[in-house]
Amino acid sequence: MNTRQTGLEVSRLSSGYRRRRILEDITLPELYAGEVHSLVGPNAAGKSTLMRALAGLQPASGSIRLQGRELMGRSLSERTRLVTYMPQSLPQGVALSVLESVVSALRASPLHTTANTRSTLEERAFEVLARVGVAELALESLHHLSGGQRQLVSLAQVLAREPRVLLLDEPISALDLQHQLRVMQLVHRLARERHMIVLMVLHDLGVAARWSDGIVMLSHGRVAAIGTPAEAITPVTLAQVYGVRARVEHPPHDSLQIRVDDVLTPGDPC
Ligand SMILES: Nc1ncnc2c1ncn2[C@@H]1O[C@H](COP(=O)(O)OP(=O)(O)OP(=O)(O)O)[C@@H](O)[C@H]1O
Repeated sequence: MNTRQTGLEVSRLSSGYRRRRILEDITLPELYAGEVHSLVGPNAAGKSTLMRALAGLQPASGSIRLQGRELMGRSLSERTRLVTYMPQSLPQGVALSVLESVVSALRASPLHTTANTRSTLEERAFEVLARVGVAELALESLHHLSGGQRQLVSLAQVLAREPRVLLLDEPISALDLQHQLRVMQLVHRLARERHMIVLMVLHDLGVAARWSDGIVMLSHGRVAAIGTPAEAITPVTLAQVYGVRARVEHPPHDSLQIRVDDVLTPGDPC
């Protein structure tokens, strides 16, 4: 498969709320199928706004092309079949069991046909829950889950849709260390196996550097740095974008080691 023809191209994307512009002219290098990119940046930089704009959940101008086809102007239902967004928190008040919620997600998958019986869908839903490591929660009500369990079930729901583009907004923020690692391994493996384009918002730059092919660093609604983890995460970008003095080491055969030493005050050299 030539993954070089299956990318997501974002150019001159702007978006905001009412009259307040948040994203200014975002242009990204093509994000290729099978690759994982992380979207990083300080609080309020516009990361979630960008994810929502890519998913078609937020008014935007500019161009978003998937496999050469323009997504802007298409219906939301058409876009959500191709691009699936996992928000930071699951909507509250959904009175479904975990299994039913994943079955509903499977029904929304582009691969779903009416020939799929209820038992086939349930079997498939169990498989997805097992891959995420929460099969034992299948019969629980969504209301009764802990924050971390909700995050894992939310991940199972988006994976069940088998999207071409998977947008994950802080997918490990509520997870313990073991589940963080499991989720990162799973996302990485699925991107490779299913040729998905994955973009995830992460605050932990060490995790982002370890698990990403590329990094997009946003600051005040603009792209501040972009490239491989080593290109995008440097003492200079950390000083300019995050306002911290930091060291970035490149141990052989390992991912970047980032050590934040101090908060910079105005006038400090970068
Ligand atoms: N629904 C909304 N209506 C108006 N302004 C909003 C809305 N959602 C976000 N904003 C504003 O847009 C800006 C960017 O917010 P966004 O949530 O995209 O940032 P973020 O980078 O994801 O932040 P964080 O890391 O804190 O989650 C912020 O100034 C925020 O106040």
